Amino acid sequence: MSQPLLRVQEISFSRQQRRLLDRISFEIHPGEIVTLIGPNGAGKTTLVRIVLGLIKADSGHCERQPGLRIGYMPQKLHIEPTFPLTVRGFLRLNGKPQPAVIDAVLQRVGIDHLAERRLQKLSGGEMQRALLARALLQKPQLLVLDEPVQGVDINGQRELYNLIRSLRDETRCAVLMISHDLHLVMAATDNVICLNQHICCSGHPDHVSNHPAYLELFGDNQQEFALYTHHHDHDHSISGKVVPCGEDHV
Ligand SMILES: Nc1ncnc2c1ncn2[C@@H]1O[C@H](COP(=O)(O)OP(=O)(O)OP(=O)(O)O)[C@@H](O)[C@H]1O
Repeated sequence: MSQPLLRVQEISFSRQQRRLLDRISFEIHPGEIVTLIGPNGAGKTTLVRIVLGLIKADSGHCERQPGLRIGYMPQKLHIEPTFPLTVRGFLRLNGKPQPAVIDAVLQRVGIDHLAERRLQKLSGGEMQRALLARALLQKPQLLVLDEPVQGVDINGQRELYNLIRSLRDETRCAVLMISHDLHLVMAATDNVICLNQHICCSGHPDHVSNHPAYLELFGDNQQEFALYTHHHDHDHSISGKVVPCGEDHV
């Protein structure tokens, strides 16, 4: 197997006497799509921020391949409603790329016709594509996407996941993304990491099952969706603490 682009080893992170991440380890290899799933507050964004080098883990290591180019698509971008910024202007903020480069990247994400549109006028899906375009300008070896389909309707979500996968196929960049959407993600990912402060389970989505512990985390309404198998030897209390199977969960 190729050398990993990113190797996360035994990372832990606490704030205000609360353990937000507990001994997290995983690797991402070139061309691999890895999806982080987990309930609200599970630590997904915190983990991504550590991977990006925006915050430092209390312990453990995050090794990036030297010179690794990362393109980051944040969960959302706050723009003042009256701030006069077009899509093109937004993409020029980062390193002033040539107009032809901007045109090519906008075309690739399917919003070249919106280059002169004000950012505030974009729909949810168009905004996500503008954010993706900005991430692609880095010519990333690793694309990090924090809930890339947020605010996008179901058809748009499918299209965006397809776009992400075809970008991966074309450029062989690796992708690390956070998602809440289980059924669409399952088709679009190579590896899933289920996080709830610690890694509850991880695996290839081919290993599909309706594991009771997984359903406990995500709810019965996900039962119809494709899930993956894992060996789960513990339960979670309401506060997210790990408890042995069968114990009182409060
Ligand atoms: N700097 C901080 N200080 C204290 N608590 C924090 C800090 N950063 C994050 N948290 C808490 O850590 C927990 C994990 O937050 P995080 O944003 O990583 O979760 P998440 O899995 O991305 O959640 P969501 O799915 O809701 O976006 C939350 O309870 C959050 O309030």
